[in-house]
Amino acid sequence: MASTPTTLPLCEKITRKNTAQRAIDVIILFLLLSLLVYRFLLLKDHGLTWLLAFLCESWFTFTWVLVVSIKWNPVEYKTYPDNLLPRVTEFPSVDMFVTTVDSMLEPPIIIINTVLSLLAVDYPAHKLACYVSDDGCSPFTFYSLVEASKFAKLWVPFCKKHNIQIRTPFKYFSNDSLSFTNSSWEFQQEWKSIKVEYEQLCHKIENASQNSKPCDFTGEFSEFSNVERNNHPTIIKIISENKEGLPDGLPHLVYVSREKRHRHPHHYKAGAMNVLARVSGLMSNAPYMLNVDCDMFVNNSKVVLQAMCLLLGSKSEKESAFVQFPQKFYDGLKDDPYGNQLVVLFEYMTHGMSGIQGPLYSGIGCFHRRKIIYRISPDNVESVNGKLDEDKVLEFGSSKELIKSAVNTLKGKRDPPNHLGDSIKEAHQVASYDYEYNTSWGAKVSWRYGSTTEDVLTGLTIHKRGWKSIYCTPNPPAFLGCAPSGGPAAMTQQKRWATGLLEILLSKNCPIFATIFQKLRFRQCLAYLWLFLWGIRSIPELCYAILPAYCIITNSFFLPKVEEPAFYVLVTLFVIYSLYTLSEYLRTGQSVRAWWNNQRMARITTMTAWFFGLLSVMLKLLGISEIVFEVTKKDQSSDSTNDDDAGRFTFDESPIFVPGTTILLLHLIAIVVSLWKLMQRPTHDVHGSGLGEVLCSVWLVLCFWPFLKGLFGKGKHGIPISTIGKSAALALLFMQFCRRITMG
Ligand SMILES: O=c1ccn([C@@H]2O[C@H](COP(=O)(O)OP(=O)(O)O[C@H]3O[C@H](CO)[C@@H](O)[C@H](O)[C@H]3O)[C@@H](O)[C@H]2O)c(=O)[nH]1
Ligand SMILES: [Mn+2]
Repeated sequence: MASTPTTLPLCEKITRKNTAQRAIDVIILFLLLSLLVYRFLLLKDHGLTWLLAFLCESWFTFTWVLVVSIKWNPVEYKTYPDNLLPRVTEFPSVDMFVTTVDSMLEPPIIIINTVLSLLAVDYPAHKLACYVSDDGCSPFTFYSLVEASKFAKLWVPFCKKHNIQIRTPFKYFSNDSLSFTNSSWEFQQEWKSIKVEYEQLCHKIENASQNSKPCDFTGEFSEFSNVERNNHPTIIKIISENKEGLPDGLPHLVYVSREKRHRHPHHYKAGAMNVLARVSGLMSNAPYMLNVDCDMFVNNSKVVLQAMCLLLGSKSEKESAFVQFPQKFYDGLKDDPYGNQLVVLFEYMTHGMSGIQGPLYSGIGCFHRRKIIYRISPDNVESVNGKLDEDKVLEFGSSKELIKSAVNTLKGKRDPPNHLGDSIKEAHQVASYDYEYNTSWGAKVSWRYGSTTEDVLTGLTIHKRGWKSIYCTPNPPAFLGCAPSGGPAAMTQQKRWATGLLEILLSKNCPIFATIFQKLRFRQCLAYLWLFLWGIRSIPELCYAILPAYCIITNSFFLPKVEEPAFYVLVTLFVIYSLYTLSEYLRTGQSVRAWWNNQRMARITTMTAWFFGLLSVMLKLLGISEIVFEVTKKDQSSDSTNDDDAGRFTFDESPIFVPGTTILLLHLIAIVVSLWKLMQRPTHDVHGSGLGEVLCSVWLVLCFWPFLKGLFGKGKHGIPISTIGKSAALALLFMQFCRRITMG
């Protein structure tokens, strides 16, 4: 797969063997279908509950078909970065983007650790530029970056000289297992002095954050006086520049806070990414772009080389529009209590997609080709030479310099070397709030607007033009970030995802159109559908979860009786599915507990967060409310992992916890009713609810166990009384409804 026959291979595509998994997938599908046939044949003899169960199970079967298709032929890539090293003179440049928005939710100490890890990657420094977008326009963030860049002058050479693996200082210095037994005296001295420097840096940042302002607003800071978060001019600061082009110097570091004005849409992260694309287009215009969230640090110092193996080493550019690394997390809570570490999802689903058209773009840890982000299609990569028509160029807005750089990008030409400062005036222009008016930014070019999951949308627009993408999973993992560590934050994140994904499904970017009219492959479309339907899935799940309680309370049934063979189809299905998912957790090195936590969180998330995602899209469609991007809080402290209560579910006043609490109350009532019935009439009633319904109720109570504990918990571990009140009211209303039905 080398680009020329004389060079060594850079990467290799390996098809994973998955015969056993396919077999089980098909067995599960077969069981689901037989259940549907059984339901269908008896549809006439039963009432509404039977029909509802049939519809829900049809939906579950449909979802399973999507899953089987996604996982059918998984593919992996192996990379050989060492084979790339002899070609060092050909290495292309890379612009690296970091986004931040709120110095409270995203503390500067986290941001600078990410930036330091990027500055220290193993790659010629003069080919790298790091741009930090600060949507919070915070002088603290800027101050911290300035201080960090001073520290970088010590840190980066230290890492490279001693080939340090972890290039994020907080992580490196928190490593207790570090021993000096085999290290030289010189190294030990250096280590100590760098550690002291890092501690001083932390102190400075800490002190600054305790003052109401980090500095006197003079000198470099004068532009920050009188700024309001959402109303301020553009601020662009070149914090450090590798003017001499030294390969072992430091990469450029640029701070960008785009202009914001009240009542002008700024499109959240996608807007920030587009400003970064333009500003970097003027300053360094690298053909490749890497982007990370402010909490996602580099954990594998060879990450750029890894990506280049795939970008330069794939058969043709068409195969590798972008290279996506998995989202992995550091200091994650033990056994994944919130089910948001996504290990199994990335391992099986994303490797599956790799065998179709490639992984989705998941917002971070992704290397893009700039020309593809600028909307070139695989068919006119060659023909673009020479005839770049006016229209295309006008799409980029009024900046002549930017158009020139975009033309160079599209033609694959290198820009003449430039001092960053030369383009600073133009950079201010392209970062202004009105630059995008009447251009294609966000609509046809670059990161797309209109969804809170701008990442998946942007990736889809690339796949639908016929490009493929590559998933890269090096060891050690390339990037590590923070997973939300609390009920409210985890739910908000899931809600945002469900909202954004559904927004795409219901827009003109729907993948079904893309398959019919464009070049999205059919099975890739199914993969996108699986994801985009998250919000809608909440409806059949909620419905199916209410059915057992309803049947028990009204003494009816929706599941086959123990005497019927169909009962055993259900039991087998349940057992096989549980063992199958369990094996996925064990194979990815996780515990049984983690499996259980994820099973239970899957139910909770679907019925609460995803349901709210669906509601917010509905409200948007009805024009009642706008969707906002709610930023996830990032914590760095690893102390929480030692805390006994760390994994215990936390709650807040948010209405998002109402449906979960209601479901729990309903099933508690249902269990009490069943016990009562058992005492009243121990004899078997063929028309009433049976064992199946009771088992379902018990199962749901187990799934909502964190909520049950929440009913009695205190403080953040307790469900607020107002939420319990609302849920109890809903549950009573439901009981009333059931009584009406039974009384006819
Ligand atoms: O107005 C905004 C809002 C957000 N951000 C940045 O966007 C990033 C993503 O926000 P975060 O709250 O960390 O999102 P996650 O919960 O991590 O969500 C994931 O899903 C998002 C889409 O919903 C993607 O954008 C993210 O990259 C991906 O990590 C962060 O760096 C923010 O600083 C901005 O720059 N400007
Ligand atoms: Mn994030």
